[in-house]
Amino acid sequence: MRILVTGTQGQVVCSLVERAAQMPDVELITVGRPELDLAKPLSVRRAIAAAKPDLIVSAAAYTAVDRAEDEPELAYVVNAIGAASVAEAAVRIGVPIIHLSTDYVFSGDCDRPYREDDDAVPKTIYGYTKLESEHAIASVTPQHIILRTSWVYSPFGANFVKTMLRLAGERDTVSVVSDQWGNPTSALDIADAILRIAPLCVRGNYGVYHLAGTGEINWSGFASHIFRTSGIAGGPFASVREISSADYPTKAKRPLNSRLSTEKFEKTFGWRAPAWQDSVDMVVKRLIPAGRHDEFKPMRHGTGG
Ligand SMILES: NC(=O)C1=CN([C@@H]2O[C@H](COP(=O)(O)OP(=O)(O)OC[C@H]3O[C@@H](n4cnc5c(N)ncnc54)[C@H](OP(=O)(O)O)[C@@H]3O)[C@@H](O)[C@H]2O)C=CC1
Ligand SMILES: Cc1cn([C@H]2C[C@H](O)[C@@H](COP(=O)(O)OP(=O)(O)O[C@H]3O[C@@H](C)C(=O)[C@@H](O)[C@H]3O)O2)c(=O)[nH]c1=O
Ligand SMILES: [Mg+2]
Repeated sequence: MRILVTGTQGQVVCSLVERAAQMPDVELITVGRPELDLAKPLSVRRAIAAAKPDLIVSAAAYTAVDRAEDEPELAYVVNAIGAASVAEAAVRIGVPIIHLSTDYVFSGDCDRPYREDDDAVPKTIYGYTKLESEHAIASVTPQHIILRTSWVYSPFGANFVKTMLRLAGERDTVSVVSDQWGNPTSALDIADAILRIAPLCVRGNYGVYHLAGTGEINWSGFASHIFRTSGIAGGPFASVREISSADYPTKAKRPLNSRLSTEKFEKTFGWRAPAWQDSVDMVVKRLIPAGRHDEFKPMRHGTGG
């Protein structure tokens, strides 16, 4: 099976490359800028037509949550119009699409984990543009699987785990919000799930699914776990000071409840992600090979332009 993934450096893309390398029957092609630029519909159509995949994984997106509040047009063009271009290109060659979306499509006002059919009312520009990406895909092709995931981290790209390990190398105490709850999800687990459902998706099962790490936590509990594992493995350690969202002002107001119910995915595909702690441990240990902490250098967070 030939799978085209949009983007080349993203967390999910790199995780798919790593996992697909273990699967002889999967040929994975990654295409990013400049050949495939979500802001340039013609480039998307050409790149996808040239690659002739059996399935498209739409993983590239504008993911800089705060910056999106300052450049909503660009976020919209890349996420919403870009997704429509990918879906149109998929229709032209007659193949299905697996599209990544986010917990931030929800307001966070609900007091239980969100289900797929709950009302999506985003509070941020990023969340709004991702919701629009879902609508764009669904209106262009019935052959779609939309995977909403959350709080993604991995050994690749920029993410919360890397940020925390860097901060632990710089200070004794890190202040982290404790009133936003969600499901940390390893991009490597997302890759495993996508590669598992790829053959099934070609045969149907279309629709929206939630896919996230098993178990819930808030950002400060997530940080504490990262520091504990790192400290035990000989990496940087810091104490966590729990603060509220009000004490950590950001341009984009994150949902207080980001938890996703993954029941539908588990029932349909017979797969559930590992406990979030186990997956975090795996990534933290990969990031701290003895004596090498250079992976934690400050990085541009998110993408988008
Ligand atoms: N990160 C997270 O916490 C979460 C992510 N998601 C969703 O999952 C998907 C994957 O996220 P993740 O892997 O973390 O993303 P990353 O931020 O790690 O990577 C984003 C990718 O998108 C590419 N990209 C950005 N703009 C364009 C453009 N105009 N044209 C082509 N490619 C572009 C980037 O390319 P380049 O390398 O060239 O910059 C990069 O490869 C996204 O759809 C995201 O919305 C959902 C929930 C949580
Ligand atoms: C760095 C830092 C962050 N925080 C807070 C800010 C925020 O509420 C939370 C997480 O910070 P981040 O900037 O990593 O989070 P954020 O960029 O909002 O992460 C989101 O990215 C997009 C792409 C998604 O789709 C979401 O699922 C989610 O993963 O932690 C602290 O409290 N202290 C800190 O030192
Ligand atoms: Mg961020």
